[in-house]
Amino acid sequence: EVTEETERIVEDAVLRALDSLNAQVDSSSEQTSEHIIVSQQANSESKIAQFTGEVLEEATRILVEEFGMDILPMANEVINKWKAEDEESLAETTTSHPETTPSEPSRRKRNAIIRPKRQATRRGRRCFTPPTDCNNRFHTTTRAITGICNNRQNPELGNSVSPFRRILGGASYADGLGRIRTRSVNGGNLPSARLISNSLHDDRNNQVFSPTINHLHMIIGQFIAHDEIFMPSSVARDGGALDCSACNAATRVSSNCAPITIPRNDPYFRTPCMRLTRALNGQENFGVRTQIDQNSHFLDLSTVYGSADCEAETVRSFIEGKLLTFGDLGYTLPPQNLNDSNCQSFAPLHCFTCGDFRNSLHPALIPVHTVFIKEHNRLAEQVRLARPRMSDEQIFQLVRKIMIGTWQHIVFNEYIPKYLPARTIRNFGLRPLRSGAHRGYNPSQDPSISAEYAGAAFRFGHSQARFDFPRLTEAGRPAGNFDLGHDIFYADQNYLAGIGGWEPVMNGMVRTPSMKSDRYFSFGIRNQMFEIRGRNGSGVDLVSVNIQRGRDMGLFPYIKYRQLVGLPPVSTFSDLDSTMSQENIRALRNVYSDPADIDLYVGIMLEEPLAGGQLGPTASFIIGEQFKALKTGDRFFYETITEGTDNFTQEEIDEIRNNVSLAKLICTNMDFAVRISSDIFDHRSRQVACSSLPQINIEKFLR
Ligand code: HEM
Ligand SMILES: [Ca+2]
Repeated sequence: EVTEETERIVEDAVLRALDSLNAQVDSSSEQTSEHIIVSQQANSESKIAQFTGEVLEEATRILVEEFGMDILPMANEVINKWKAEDEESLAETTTSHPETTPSEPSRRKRNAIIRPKRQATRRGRRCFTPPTDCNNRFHTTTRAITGICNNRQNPELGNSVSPFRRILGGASYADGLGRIRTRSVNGGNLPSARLISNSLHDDRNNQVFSPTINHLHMIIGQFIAHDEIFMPSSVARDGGALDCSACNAATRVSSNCAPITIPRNDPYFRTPCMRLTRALNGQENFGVRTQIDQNSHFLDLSTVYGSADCEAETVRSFIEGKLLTFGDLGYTLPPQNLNDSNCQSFAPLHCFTCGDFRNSLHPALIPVHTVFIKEHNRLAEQVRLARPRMSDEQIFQLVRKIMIGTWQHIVFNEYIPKYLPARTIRNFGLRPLRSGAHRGYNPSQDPSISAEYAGAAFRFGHSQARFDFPRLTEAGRPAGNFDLGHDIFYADQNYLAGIGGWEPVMNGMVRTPSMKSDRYFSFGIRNQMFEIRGRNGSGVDLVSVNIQRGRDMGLFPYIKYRQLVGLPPVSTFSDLDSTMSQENIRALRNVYSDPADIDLYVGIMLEEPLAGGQLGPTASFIIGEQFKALKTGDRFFYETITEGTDNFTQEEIDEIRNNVSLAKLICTNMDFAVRISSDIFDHRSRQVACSSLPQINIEKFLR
């Protein structure tokens, strides 16, 4: 039971939090001359989440200072009470009982910490479906764009703009709440993320390639990441971008700045600090800082269809179920985005509009986006011809469902087995069935993306990325490279009609190796993220960002996660030798003063790969566990048949399982590829005729 006294204490803390936030300095970059690329831009819904999150964060600090941590559960009871009263008064608005509605000032305090439900609009349109009856016809037949109601008992699990899950439950912050860890367990300072990157992760321009895995595997990994995760950056009070470049930005600009110290004599950067904006805090309770995922967490092609209803509208033509494209150059591209605030190339070389905002982060993403758009439109055309009376909406939803099934099959059947060891795949039940259907949908499985997967483990793919992206003609002859570091958020490479547009880029990724997934990262990744052409050092180091991001998110140090995989506890550096080479242990000793300080990302990238896989035990576990959650916690998973949901029929599942392959998907949608690799993620693969590969038959899906 919540006493009036507790309620008053909480109200008071919220009021003081509001005052203190209003008094804080916080200026957006619009006021500075520098243009900053923000790839992780918060949408309107996330900005609302940040406001309530920050009031709660500050109020938590106030409460804890005065009453200690033990007050928090009681304070959260107050929130629950207010939420319940809120819903009651909403239900009663028709009858209107003025005496039960809280007074105006009291309502202000409540509104400040209870996030308004799904009402954000952009350009006057609704962006997020408000909560409805999850058992209605729509949620029986159709996967919502946002992912809402996928879980009927807990409709917001895994939907867009919802929190990450934490594998170990808690978080690791300096004050137990939200302040970034800066101290070693020995009391000194933790090494700066850039210092770590320089001493452990520099490949010194000696790219070591994977003997078996091609660069396409890298880009499909990124496409998976962009489907599952979009962790927005904090914004300034006025909603604009924060400029967190200065070393003192955390005090002078915003407490949401966490710039990284650059060591003197840095091999590339000449400034004393590297900018980093903290991930947006969307905590919904008194307690620990909580990062949110702005995308639908599910594997549902958010990259193609978007994660908010208004975003989904921007990619559709609303004619015959098709998606928008740009075809002025004689080949297909996604529609142009005429005002992409991040785009560095100038008109007419516009960046593009796709389901995911980061589609033009570098030029090799567009070929993948385009293949999926073309396949959608190809299938939509077949449906239209077979069923001329179907509406735009009916065609769109049917094709979208098939496309998502296709994508999930590719991820589980082709992408995962290339780098996770067979044992991990078996332990987590990730292998697609050869026949029948998956009956294991589990509504108590939380499908949400874990903070550890988003902030560390699944970023392993940054190690696979080459600095050079070789282009190849259809015959496999070199057609020039592009350089990753010069092309971050530049779209020009996709406008080279003379050499066939994006097709030579796709061909290059199929036929050339990726870098090995190890502790070494290419020059572009380590020095030139978001660099403006001609201005050396104007970008950031993605490896440093990953390390600092882990601290920002409150991930525990590496050694804590080893217990998940049953590895022995670590108290000295030499205890690491069950999973790391002597050379890597020596390298760690040079930069960390204690093994208990090793950042999760660093530890993962220095583990020896498991037999039959590309990653060590800790990363394999975190990733395997995530894909299990995305499989068994997705009511619409393509292999699943579960009561009360219009899943694929057995025949339809068989059609996908027997006839879908990434190779066929790619070569069907390229003019170039008459022949294609039989093993699509192996650059040495035998080439086979595209026409010899099975093709999905749309007739099987027309009831
Ligand atoms: C050339 C290739 C790539 C580039 C330039 C790139 C760039 C980036 C950047 C700039 C971020 C934001 C970092 C932050 O602020 O915290 C990011 C996040 C991330 N990347 Fe990559 N990436 C690439 C490839 C990949 C690959 C291959 C994978 C996985 C196999 C991957 C997985 C992730 C994940 C999981 C995140 C976190 C997403 C989020 O916070 O929203 N990336 N990447
Ligand atoms: Ca998604």
